[in-house]
Amino acid sequence: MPAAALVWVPNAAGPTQPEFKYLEVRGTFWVKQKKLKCRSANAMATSHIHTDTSIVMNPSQKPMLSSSEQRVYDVVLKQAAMVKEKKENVSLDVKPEIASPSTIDLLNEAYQRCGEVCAEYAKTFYLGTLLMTPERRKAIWAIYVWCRRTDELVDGPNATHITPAALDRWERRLEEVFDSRPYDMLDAALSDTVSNFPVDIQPFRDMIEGMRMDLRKSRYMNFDELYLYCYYVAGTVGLMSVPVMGISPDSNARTENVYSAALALGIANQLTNILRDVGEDARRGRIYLPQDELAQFGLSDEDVFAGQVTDRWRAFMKDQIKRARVFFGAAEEGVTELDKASRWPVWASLILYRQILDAIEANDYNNFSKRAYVGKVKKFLSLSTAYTRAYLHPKNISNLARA
Ligand SMILES: CC(C)=CCC/C(C)=C/CC/C(C)=C/CC/C(C)=C/[C@@H]1[C@@H](COP(=O)(O)OP(=O)(O)O)[C@]1(C)CC/C=C(\C)CC/C=C(\C)CCC=C(C)C
Ligand SMILES: [Mn+2]
Repeated sequence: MPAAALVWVPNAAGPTQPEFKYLEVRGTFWVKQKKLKCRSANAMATSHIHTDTSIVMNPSQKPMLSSSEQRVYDVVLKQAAMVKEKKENVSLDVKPEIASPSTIDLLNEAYQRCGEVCAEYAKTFYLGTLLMTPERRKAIWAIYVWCRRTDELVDGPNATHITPAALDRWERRLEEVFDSRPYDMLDAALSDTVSNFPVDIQPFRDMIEGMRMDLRKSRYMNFDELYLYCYYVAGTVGLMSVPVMGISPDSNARTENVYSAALALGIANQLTNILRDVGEDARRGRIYLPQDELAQFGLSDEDVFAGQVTDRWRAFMKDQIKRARVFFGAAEEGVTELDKASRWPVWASLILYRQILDAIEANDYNNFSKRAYVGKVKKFLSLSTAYTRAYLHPKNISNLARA
């Protein structure tokens, strides 16, 4: 039976009653609608991964996943299958030694450059990668650089010249990377990475699709549409990274559940990004907030452009933040299943990003003109919390254990 996904149903009662109803879904089974209080939201997000309680058969046997979730979950299953297959065939996987010393030197230089880019853009994360094995660290740098370059196409200095045709060319270049015909040095590092680790091309393609979406769309009608966008630009990062970071040999978790958690971390991060940047995005004419949910709180695009923090806005924001926290909660389940050496950077990014939500609250939900950020002291404390969680906590019975 496929693992579950979480469908978010905002409370139609609107701002006066800010709780949410969740519709929890498992493949072709669906679960009764429940109304939850805030404190139980995390429990619900995680229970969807491993409990079977209150599942009822969908009489028509039609999958009840939202269209976006079903689409994304298929990618999760494909990536998980690829990892399992690699694990089973590991002893047969002998690579011919064809690289000449000069090729090896060039490749080392390429990885070195990827490390430098990573250190420049994401210092904390770069430090975390230093704890990984050299092979994994280099591979993560190469993936990081490809993601950064892809994002730069639509957000960088040349963004105004980027057309769908340019993104098509970038996708053809990606195919060449996977066919061992890299275009430049940085691509060569990624080519080497994808030949060493069981990384599927689909999440890479999907990230490019997210950039296409950004070119053609500046509104999201509902959470289903936004979920798909978040998967494209951020959930994909989780799916690309876990095959490299590795799942702990002690883990009893189902591979696809670890991938679902990785996906959840990407979604949580992107939702947080969106909530932090509402004002900045609005100044570019973009609103990455579900239109139907805005309407349920009596808000419109004009309110977002006006940028006034009203009670309606606070109520709306509280629910958006609650949802992002649900996804962080679901992601936490997976971090302990990762290879020990990979846990610290992941915990660190989870804790640091989640604190941006606290900072939005501390700014009294003014995300129009005040940037929510995590101060240096808090950042430092988070790094040590992450370290404790990653290495000093005894690993208890896995929450994602095989059914
Ligand atoms: C089991 C489990 C929980 C495993 C962990 C899986 C994992 C490593 C998940 C990573 C999640 C993550 C860091 C997602 C990135 C989210 C993100 C912020 C994406 C941004 C997209 C574009 O948005 P926008 O343009 O609105 O944002 P900016 O204003 O530009 O900031 C991105 C910027 C896309 C590009 C993404 C990257 C450059 C990050 C790539 C990162 C890696 C490959 C390494 C990830 C690993 C860790 C530990 C952070
Ligand atoms: Mn960006």
